[in-house]
Amino acid sequence: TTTLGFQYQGGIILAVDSRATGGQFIGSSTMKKIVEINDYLLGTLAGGAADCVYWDRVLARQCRMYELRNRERISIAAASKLLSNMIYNFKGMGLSIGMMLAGWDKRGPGLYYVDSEGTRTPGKVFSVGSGSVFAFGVLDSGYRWDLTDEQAYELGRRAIYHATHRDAYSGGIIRVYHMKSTGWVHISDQDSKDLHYAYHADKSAEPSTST
Ligand SMILES: C#CCCCC(=O)N[C@@H](Cc1ccccc1)C(=O)N[C@@H](CC(C)C)B(O)O
Repeated sequence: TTTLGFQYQGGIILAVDSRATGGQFIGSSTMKKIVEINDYLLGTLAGGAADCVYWDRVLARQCRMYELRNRERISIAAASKLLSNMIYNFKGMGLSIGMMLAGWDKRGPGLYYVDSEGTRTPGKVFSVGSGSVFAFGVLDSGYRWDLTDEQAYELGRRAIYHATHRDAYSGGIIRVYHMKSTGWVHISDQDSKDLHYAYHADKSAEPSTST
């Protein structure tokens, strides 16, 4: 898996791949690794598929219960603390979860990283998963606070693309979401194979016939 999230002048960008692996086998090429918790809260999944999907659903239920009890949406800080505290109870018992929570609340945009070791931290730029080393190479070299929306989408896409190219455990569809003050917007889903020519300047647009 390769997932990334970053804050910039236009809000927050999340970008992920869609590959799930079991050993050396590909179990899925269409995994949804950006989960829509509500209209103002998104999560990204990395690590154990069952662990991530299960605890995301528990978190989504807790967020909804909070809304019903308090008649307002939960803050990003509080949602990330709920998740962190829930999985901390299982520390050392084998959970494998590396999630980002991105949202917009009364304090404005919020981006948190939460993992099954017990880390919970706000930040401006994160990349999580086996391909994160490759994504950081592109992300850190291209990141600026004042990127335009289009430049931000392209940076997220390009960083995930290069990770899918180099990391065997990343691949499939590159999904990009944009979190704004009005909630999230799904920007694009693109097969990483379709982006190959666009990001390899030395290759022609046509599929190469040479061996
Ligand atoms: C398909 C299928 C079975 C999924 C098994 C399964 O959890 N695979 C994991 C890798 C892993 C992790 C810990 C133990 C073993 C295998 C996986 O693909 N994780 C990706 C993200 C999730 C949300 C899809 B990524 O982090 O690579």
